[in-house]
Amino acid sequence: MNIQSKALSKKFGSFYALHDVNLSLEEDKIYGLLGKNGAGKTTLMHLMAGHLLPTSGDILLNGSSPFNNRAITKDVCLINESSNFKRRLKVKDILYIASQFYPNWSADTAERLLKQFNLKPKLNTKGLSKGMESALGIIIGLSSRAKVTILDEPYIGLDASARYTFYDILLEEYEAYPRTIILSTHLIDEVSNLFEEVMILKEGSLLLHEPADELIEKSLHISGKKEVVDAFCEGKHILGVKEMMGRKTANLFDENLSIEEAVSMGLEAERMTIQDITVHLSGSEEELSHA
Ligand SMILES: Nc1ncnc2c1ncn2[C@@H]1O[C@H](COP(=O)(O)OP(=O)(O)OP(=O)(O)O)[C@@H](O)[C@H]1O
Repeated sequence: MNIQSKALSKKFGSFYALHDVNLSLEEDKIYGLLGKNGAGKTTLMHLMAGHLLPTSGDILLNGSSPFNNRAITKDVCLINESSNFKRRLKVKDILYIASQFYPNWSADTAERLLKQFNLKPKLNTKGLSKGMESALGIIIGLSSRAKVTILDEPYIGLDASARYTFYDILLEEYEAYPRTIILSTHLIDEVSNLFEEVMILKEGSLLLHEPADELIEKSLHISGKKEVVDAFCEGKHILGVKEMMGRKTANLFDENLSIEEAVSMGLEAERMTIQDITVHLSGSEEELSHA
């Protein structure tokens, strides 16, 4: 299922949570949706899932608006950190309800994941810990096999080992049953190797949308003698610099930045991580001067 937004804006009162976002997502890819707190990620995900109406512009899934549109929303599963399952229901009841909602539901996957996350089907959801609640959300998200699966920081409360289990299963499930996956996270380093494309929001606007490998290729972290770094940086897009005792480091983001060229000038050079790129691109000028 493809997703397109055209001049998409969402206002809460007079405040633009999203402003004029134009996006085009192909089906069956894993997208990372990144940005600082309050950048608009959750708002965009709720619009994609048809939980909110745009203030202006359009959000279209396979050409149709998802709002109040069961023909589309049956194929969209949004799991967020506050998926509140704490009602008088057992884990197995919640899974039964989800299985009725999603036509591609896989009972086998749900059963396997319950074991992997060590979640007992008879547990009452009222008593779930934060991590168990996240595990239940992840189980629903992946077992739904929804054509569009949207995961908004679904790991809150999960320990590191359970998070890595989640990433492994996500990839396994995606390879076996491709779907469009949109994952929002602040733990970018942990998961960025899964992203095929990256979207970064800043203050409600789309800063960039690029294939992950091309994004990394545009970045360069260099260090060396101050004069050499300065000469290399001349005319380039600098994301941040640091200086100490005659040595300087700089983060650059531009087209055609070659590691070899920097090394041939006597500099140390490496690509930046997607996490570093996101932090530097979405920071304010003031924050960057300290980066
Ligand atoms: N229902 C609402 N009413 C008023 N303001 C809202 C509402 N929902 C979101 N906002 C505001 O819109 C902006 C974007 O919020 P959103 O939750 O989309 O950001 P986010 O990128 O998901 O942030 P985080 O990483 O902290 O989850 C924030 O300033 C938030 O306070």
